[in-house]
Amino acid sequence: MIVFEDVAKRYAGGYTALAGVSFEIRHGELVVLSGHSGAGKSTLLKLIPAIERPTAGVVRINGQDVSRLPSRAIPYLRRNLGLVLQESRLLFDRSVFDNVMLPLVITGHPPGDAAKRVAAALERVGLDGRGREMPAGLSGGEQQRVAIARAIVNRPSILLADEPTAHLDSATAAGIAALFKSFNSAGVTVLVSTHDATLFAESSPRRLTLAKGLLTEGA
Ligand SMILES: Nc1ncnc2c1ncn2[C@@H]1O[C@H](COP(=O)(O)OP(=O)(O)OP(=O)(O)O)[C@@H](O)[C@H]1O
Repeated sequence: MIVFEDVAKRYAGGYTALAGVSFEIRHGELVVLSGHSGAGKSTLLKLIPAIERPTAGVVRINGQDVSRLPSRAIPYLRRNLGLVLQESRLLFDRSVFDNVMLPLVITGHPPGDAAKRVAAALERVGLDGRGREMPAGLSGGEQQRVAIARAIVNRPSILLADEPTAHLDSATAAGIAALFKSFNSAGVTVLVSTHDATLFAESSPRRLTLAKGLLTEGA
């Protein structure tokens, strides 16, 4: 469950990216976050894993107030969240397998089970057998699939994605959207931002729409 209560975010320098934003996303929902460039979508998503902190209001994730979470507790919060960004942010000097393994190394997962999880995650995103390849040899869509495998390898209950199809052609983007839908069907709560109104359109998901930092639809 994701709860925002009257959340505001003002950046240093005084720019108000979010103002008085309140909504609830229940366990197992798929929600699309819409809004023009600069509307505050990335800021809203960054408040969930405590990459950014709100200036006012409360952000609650699975019952825990993360707005004022001490820094030492943040890794535990993030274990339960999968995060996919606009650019895949892969490590280009490591194999596909090692990129997906990274979160499990960080959390000290036993190596044998970790390898199995990586293989399962790659299969889940349609990249089985591609673990030994290097990211530079993959297409943009495939690189984004690696980033998605990396985000789900810890089996998070919540998957967050910030414009995950921004640099992809429409057919590839539709494939990525289908992947998010399949995770949602498997019980994962999914919050994905996009300014592409056609993405997910046929499944008419709940939409949260931001305009200049205000929630104008979907609360
Ligand atoms: N670290 C920061 N410091 C200062 N201002 C920021 C910072 N991050 C974002 N902003 C400003 O906050 C506003 C909202 O930005 P945000 O990235 O959340 O919007 P967005 O809807 O995700 O846009 P886009 O689709 O272009 O990524 C913008 O005006 C942006 O310039």
